[in-house]
Amino acid sequence: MPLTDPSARHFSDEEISDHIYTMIVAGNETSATQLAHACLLLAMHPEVQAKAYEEVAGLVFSPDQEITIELMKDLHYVECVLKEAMRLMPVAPIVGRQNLAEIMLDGHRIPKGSVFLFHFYALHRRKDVWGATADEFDPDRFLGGDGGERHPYAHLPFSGGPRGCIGYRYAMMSLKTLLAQILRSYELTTNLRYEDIRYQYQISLNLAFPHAVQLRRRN
Ligand code: HEM
Repeated sequence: MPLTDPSARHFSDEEISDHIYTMIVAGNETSATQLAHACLLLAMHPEVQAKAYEEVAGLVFSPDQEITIELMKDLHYVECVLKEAMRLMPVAPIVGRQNLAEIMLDGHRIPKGSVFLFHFYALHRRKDVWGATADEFDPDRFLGGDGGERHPYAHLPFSGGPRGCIGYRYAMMSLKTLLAQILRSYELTTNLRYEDIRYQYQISLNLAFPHAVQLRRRN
């Protein structure tokens, strides 16, 4: 097909291969680990899992039913579960930036070219932002939408601004689909306790031990 925009050009094979590689690297381990974190948190909190299961069971009638975009929009509580899992256990807990020009920040002069690390894990647990229960797993806090009173940058699992995650809509859709399918077919249990969670930082936020979650098939 001819290109209509004169400034447009075809990608070279190398560029296409680089983009595919970026999508695979940026999109796979992140989504898989974030889903595993969400499953572990649900296994540790059976009352939350029961509420999420109720929503899924009420919407999805047969195991073979396709999960469509319309159906996904009704998975409100499952979405809250994912947002809360991303708040407490953000798979990308720290990102780096470098300022292109000198800036003043909180009365401090920051010279051009400084490197910043933004600590989303710490931001997501600030009690002045999330309240006294900031360390607890409570998806209900997202029931009112993305925060209401909260600052729009209080919840940054996908970072923000022009270099935030390019795949966040796709990631949310795939995680919702997978979590709904898991919940529909299995009950999740674990012997691990929430207060015993320990992390290992490997650029992404991993557990210091395996995600020991048992799956029991539902009838
Ligand atoms: C739960 C899943 C995911 C999480 C938590 C996540 C998180 C993030 C974060 C925090 C960044 C910003 C990094 C930075 O500021 O330095 C980022 C960037 C990026 N993500 Fe994701 N991501 C996820 C899934 C995906 C998926 C599914 C794709 C692609 C299909 C993707 C593609 C990208 C790309 C290409 C960038 C770089 C954007 C740029 O530099 O302009 N991510 N992601």
